[in-house]
Amino acid sequence: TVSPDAGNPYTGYDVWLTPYYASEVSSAAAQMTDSAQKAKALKVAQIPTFTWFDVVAKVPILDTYLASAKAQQASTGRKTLVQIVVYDLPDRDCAAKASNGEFAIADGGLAKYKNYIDQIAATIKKYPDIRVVAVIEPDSLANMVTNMNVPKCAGAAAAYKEGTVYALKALNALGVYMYIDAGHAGWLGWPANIQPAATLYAQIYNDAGKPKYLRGLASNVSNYNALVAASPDPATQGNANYDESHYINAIAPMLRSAGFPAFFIVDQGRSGVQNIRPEWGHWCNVKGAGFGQRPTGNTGNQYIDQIVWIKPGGECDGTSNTQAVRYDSMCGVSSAHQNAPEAGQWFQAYFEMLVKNASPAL
Ligand SMILES: O=[N+]([O-])c1ccc(O[C@@H]2O[C@H](CO)[C@@H](O[C@@H]3O[C@H](CO)[C@@H](O[C@@H]4O[C@H](CO)[C@@H](O)[C@H](O)[C@H]4O)[C@H](O)[C@H]3O)[C@H](O)[C@H]2O)cc1
Ligand SMILES: [Mg+2]
Repeated sequence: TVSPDAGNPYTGYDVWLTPYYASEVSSAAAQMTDSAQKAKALKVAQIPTFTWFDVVAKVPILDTYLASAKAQQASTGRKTLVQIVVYDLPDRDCAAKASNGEFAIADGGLAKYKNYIDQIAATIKKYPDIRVVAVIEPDSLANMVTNMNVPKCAGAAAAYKEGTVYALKALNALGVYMYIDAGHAGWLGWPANIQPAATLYAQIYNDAGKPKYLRGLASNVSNYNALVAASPDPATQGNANYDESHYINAIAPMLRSAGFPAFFIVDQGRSGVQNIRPEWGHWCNVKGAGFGQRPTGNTGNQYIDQIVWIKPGGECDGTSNTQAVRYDSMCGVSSAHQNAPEAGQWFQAYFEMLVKNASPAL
């Protein structure tokens, strides 16, 4: 049976604009000399993105964000929601290096993760009248589908699942609308991966007790795929699910037959330009990318609640410094923009490229 879910969280809500990204963009625009590009850049400061809680030290800022959203809701009289990313599992990013996190399983990382979740929950609990939409743990379960041959991923499997279920239950109790990360068409959309993926996500849904507020899955987080591609990118050769809409339309029925009535949000923040990489597996600071279609509830797809910008364009995917501890060779491939700072840090040249290549144009 399909349990009644809580519905599309975006319907009837304004999306709160995080000042964190707006200030990054404003200072980026201040560095730009071309007046036309500068003007375009400033428009990005008005586009809502998700705030990533990638270290536990950032959690207190959530309190100020929810207070700000509460003030906005009071002054506008319009219901307002805040978008966050929960992203701090121990042994994080187990198949790569660029986004390795602060917690290690071997060093009490799972307990530290539960405390991180408890801190987020305690903060959200203080603002019962502000809606929160949370993307849960980019890349983690997707790695459980395709990378159990990677020792660090195999070793992290139990902690990833226990940590995820813990987060789902804690946040569901507060009415936080959640979308678990589901990789993208070029990851779990492949024929060999899509059914195992559906099986895993449905298992997690059941293990978490079919949470009412677990609305579904988030796709294309920090990737570059089109929602609807005009024609298949050559890199997608062999995969009928050559864009996010094909991937979602294919996996949604599989999830339902496994008892998970999942809906979706899709990251389009860096999807403005296609055919920019020789291999679909290239994910790090891909050159030629552009800001994609703007966030909207007008998705054109029955399974998609909202088109969103989850990865804030301009924040780096990973360092290109081969001497760095977190250097991942994928950030050195032909498609990867060089002179890249550490993951999450501001990458000015890349931001200016995204502005220039934006489609629709800014
Ligand atoms: O035609 N065939 O016969 C055939 C046979 C086998 C095939 O195998 C598939 O090939 C795919 C690549 O095409 C692989 O997908 C890549 O997997 C990587 C992780 O391993 C992902 O990387 C993550 O990306 C995140 C951002 O998205 C980063 O945040 C994160 O740090 C980073 O780790 C890439 O996106 C994703 O594109 C599949 O696993 C693999 O099963 C494919 C075809
Ligand atoms: Mg990443």
